[in-house]
Amino acid sequence: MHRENMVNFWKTIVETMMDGLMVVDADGMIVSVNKATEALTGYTREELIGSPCTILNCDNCSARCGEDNGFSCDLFETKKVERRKCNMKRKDGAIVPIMKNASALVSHDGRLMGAVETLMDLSEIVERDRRIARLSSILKGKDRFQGMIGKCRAMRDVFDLITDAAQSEAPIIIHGESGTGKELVASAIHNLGNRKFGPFVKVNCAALSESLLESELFGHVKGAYTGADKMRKGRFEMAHKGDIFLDEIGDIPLSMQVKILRVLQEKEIERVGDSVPIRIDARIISATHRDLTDMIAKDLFREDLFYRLNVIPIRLPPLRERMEDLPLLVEHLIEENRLKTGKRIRDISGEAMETLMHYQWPGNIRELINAFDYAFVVCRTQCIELSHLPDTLTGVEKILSKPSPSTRDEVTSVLHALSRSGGSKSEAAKILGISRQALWKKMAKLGIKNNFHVIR
Ligand SMILES: Nc1ncnc2c1ncn2[C@@H]1O[C@H](COP(=O)(O)OP(=O)(O)OP(=O)(O)O)[C@@H](O)[C@H]1O
Repeated sequence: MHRENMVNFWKTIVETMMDGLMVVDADGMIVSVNKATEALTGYTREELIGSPCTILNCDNCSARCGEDNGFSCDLFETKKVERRKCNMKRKDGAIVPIMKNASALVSHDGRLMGAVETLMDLSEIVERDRRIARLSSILKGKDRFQGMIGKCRAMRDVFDLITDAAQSEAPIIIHGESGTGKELVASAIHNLGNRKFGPFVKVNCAALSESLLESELFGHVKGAYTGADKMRKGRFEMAHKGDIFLDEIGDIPLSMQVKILRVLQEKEIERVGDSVPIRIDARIISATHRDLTDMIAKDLFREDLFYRLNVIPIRLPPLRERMEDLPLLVEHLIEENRLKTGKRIRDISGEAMETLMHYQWPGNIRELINAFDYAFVVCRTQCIELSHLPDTLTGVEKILSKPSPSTRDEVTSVLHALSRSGGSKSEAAKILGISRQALWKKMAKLGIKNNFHVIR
């Protein structure tokens, strides 16, 4: 075929393609686009050519044009980007989900000349996925969503917000008291989002000391400190292409807050003991039971970090604010425990149900789950009665076989703290004003098991 004809055929093919096609030079400047790119971005060819590729504001794209640092883009390091999903901002401000494939263009003598990218519009697919998620939650029953039970207005709003937030790359923060289901929400966001095939890495920020938290999050190099006998990747690196869930973010010390702020701003980390920046591609989902605005007022939490994390806030209501869901949760817990234990318990008495409805549930759903675990241990009939509920709910004392009064007081106070904390040992230890280790020792001494049934 004649060479000139070939060139013309290629031009026709490029202009007929449904996907956007864009060529950039080694500085990230757009040098050529096809018709579909104009339709997809809302910019004309003249507006695009000569502009930096960052004009498209792709949220999952690491291309940057720094005034002083020049242009940088991970594509030029990896030479290839495959099936990268991101949200692009059109000229009219509308956000369009797209999928990018790109290859670096390298000359025969190895010089980097630029890159060619295809941009595929995913709007229809994303909309269809959302519809499927909504329909499947309707089919499974309006009162269940990704392992969460609830049919009150507030919970249905939360389920809708989770569905929409999951599609975004922006940081998400889940606010809610202990035991309200923050971790369940975080994993639902991961499972419904574009990063579901990537890792879901969880870090409990409250459980680690400052220095451990730093090396846990950022990793360390060999010899970074005594005992660091080999290099270790941090959780941010492990979450590459996935989501990182920073639980109890309100409990991190101020010095660590600065470091996390830097990750959000720069999308880079440095391993402890090293100064080589490592690019991070992980969406941040955080959660806290603390009132961060109050902590900001007390100079305990950085305001700039708060605004970076609080882009999509999700507030989980405490159980006492959604008591209309309690019968549904009770029904579910009876069914679940019946299958788990093989006991023939099928019902709960009116009196016991009344007690549950009047209780304040400081430990929320976790405390409710614990109450039913307890009831299933002590109940020997087919119906859970008031006497089968834990003391903290009924205000009745029924504990050890002939314990001394002081032991009995100790057991009561430990059980009370555990019940208030919904089973969380660190919270219970705080309530009692003792360390977590001291609480474990006390529980062992008094015969209180991890799930706080008395075993004497
Ligand atoms: N809506 C719900 N329906 C059914 N089970 C739930 C619901 N919400 C939470 N749970 C259950 O309650 C327990 C506590 O949930 P989860 O650990 O997600 O709470 P949390 O808010 O992260 O608690 P904490 O702040 O103490 O870590 C889990 O066993 C979870 O499966």
